[in-house]
Formats: sequence, structure tokens, C-alpha cells
Amino acid sequence: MSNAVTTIETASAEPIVHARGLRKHFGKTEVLHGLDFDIPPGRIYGLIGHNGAGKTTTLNALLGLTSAEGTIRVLGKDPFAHRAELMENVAFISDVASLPRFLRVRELFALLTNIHPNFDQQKARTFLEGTDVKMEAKIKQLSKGMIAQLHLAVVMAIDAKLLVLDEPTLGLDITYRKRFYRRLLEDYMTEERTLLITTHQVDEIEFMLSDIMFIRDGDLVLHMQMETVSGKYAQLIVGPDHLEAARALRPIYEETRFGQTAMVFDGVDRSELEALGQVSTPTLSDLFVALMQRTPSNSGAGQ
Ligand SMILES: Nc1ncnc2c1ncn2[C@@H]1O[C@H](COP(=O)(O)OP(=O)(O)OP(=O)(O)O)[C@@H](O)[C@H]1O
Repeated sequence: MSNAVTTIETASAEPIVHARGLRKHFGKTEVLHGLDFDIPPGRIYGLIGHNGAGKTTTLNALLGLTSAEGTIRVLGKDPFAHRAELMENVAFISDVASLPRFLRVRELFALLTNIHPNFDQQKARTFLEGTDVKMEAKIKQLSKGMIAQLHLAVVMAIDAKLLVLDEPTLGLDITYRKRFYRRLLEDYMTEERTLLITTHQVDEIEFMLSDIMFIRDGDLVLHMQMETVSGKYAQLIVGPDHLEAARALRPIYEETRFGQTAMVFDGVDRSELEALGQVSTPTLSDLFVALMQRTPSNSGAGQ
């Protein structure tokens, strides 16, 4: 595919993640088509895309869990070649990652203390004090929400430079999800740490993201800082009287909602739009829908 990725350059600091020409084949099917991106330190990145777009494959390549073509450096290292070394400074939660179910929480912490140089057991215990997870509980007896909290406690007790979260709140109720993100933001994030997160519930993480990457069918179609979204994109709610004038400004997306039309524009002056209706910055989910449906003929992995 020949989608031009919209990239707004970020800080010039040595990137935490550096990817050039990142490709992945499963058999003869190419599912990542040559991604180029850098993730600078101290940022909170959202990697967003439809089912099957390539998010998990990208994260797995960055974590050295799968081989890939192209150049990948995480904290300056090739993750596939130096996975064990890298994991001292990288923490990871995925919906499929499992904790050893036969252990008690206390035993898990003892195990981690032995195997992970940057795991601080006291921090993990302190974190759990505010939850329903008890040190003597068996992991197999915990509910999904408790397991997520235990995961978070483990991750927050690891002094990592990069934290990768792949759908970390899948299956959790809204209260747990909100608590999860709030604690992550308040108790873990610092300027020295970088967070890369994927989720389908983009509205729930929008408040905490500093940067977004949209991936569609194995291509990066947008990469920008959240604070620059409002300078580039605008949403207009327009009534029937101004519909044609608005269309003349070439919206990238149009949708009818309750008898009104919502349009998304790229690079159109807000003062022009304000004469036609109500203007706002699109939410992340509005922007996602607008950009992902722009050229439906391009859909289909492995092109
Ligand atoms: N082990 C595998 N073997 C073959 N194909 C795979 C394998 N893993 C992933 N794929 C394919 O690669 C593509 C990208 O999958 P991936 O899991 O990265 O998507 P995703 O964006 O994380 O999706 P979701 O949001 O559904 O988790 C899909 O077409 C998927 O079917």
C-alpha cells in the first residue's frame, strides 16, 4: 500500500524505541509492511488500530518475542538478539500473559525477587495494600480484576524504562479499568519512563496519552503528538443550510448523527469552519473512525 504516514516529529532525545522498515511475514503473508517510527523517552504512546491491524505483532517485535525484518532498537539494543538483557529495563503486560496460577502471591513475589534484578518486593506489597489481593491468596483463586491488580503491582514494582501494555484491561469492568489507568499515571509514570499501550477502548486512555500512532492493515497511517491534533484536525457539526458549503472544504469524513451532519477536516482553517457550524477538536475515537474509513478499498492485510 502507498499510504503516506502523517508524522509530526517529536523530541530529539535518543529514542527509547527506534524502528525502520519493520516488516513481518507469517508464511507468505506480510502483516507489517515496513513501519518507521521513533518513541522518545518520557512519552505515553497509544498504538491504535482495528482487530488484526498488527498492534500485537508490532509490540512482540519490539519485545523480542518474534523475529522481524528491518532495524529495531529498544534502549539501543536489538530486542530479538538481546531479549534477556533488555527485559531488565522493560516491563510488559498483555491479555495473554499469565502469572503462575499454582503460586500464592507471596511466593510469586519471592520468585520475582530472585529472577528480576529490578523488582522491588516492598513496592509491590505496598501497592497491594490498597486492593483486595492478599499476600496469602492463591493466584488461581483471584478474580480477573484482582489478577489485573496483581499484574499492575508487579509491573509497578519493576524499575523499568519502558512499559508495554497490550490490552491490559481486557475483561475488566469500567471501575477497575479507570483505577488501573489512574494508578499507572499517578504512581508509576515519570519523565524517565516511557509507556506504550494498545487498547480498543481509546476514549478511556485519551486523557493520558502524549502521542498516538494509528496502524491500519500493517501500515502506520498517523503518528503525532496529542497536542498537535487540534492544530491539524477539526470536527464540524453542520446543519442542512451550510452542508454544501462545508462539503466544498473537502472533509475527510462525514457522518449523519440525529439529523445533523458531523464532518472531520484535515488542515482547514477553523475560522472558515466556524462560519458554518459548531467546531471542536475530534476525540480520538472520532479521528480513528475518520482516518480508518477514509480509503476502505485499501483494507486487507498482506497486500
Ligand atoms: N502466529 C501467527 N500466525 C499467522 N498469522 C498471524 C499470527 N499472529 C498474528 N497473525 C496475523 O497477523 C495480523 C496482525 O495480527 P495482530 O495480532 O498483530 O493484530 P492486532 O492489531 O493486535 O489485533 P487485535 O486488536 O485483534 O488483537 C492478523 O492478520 C493476524 O491474523
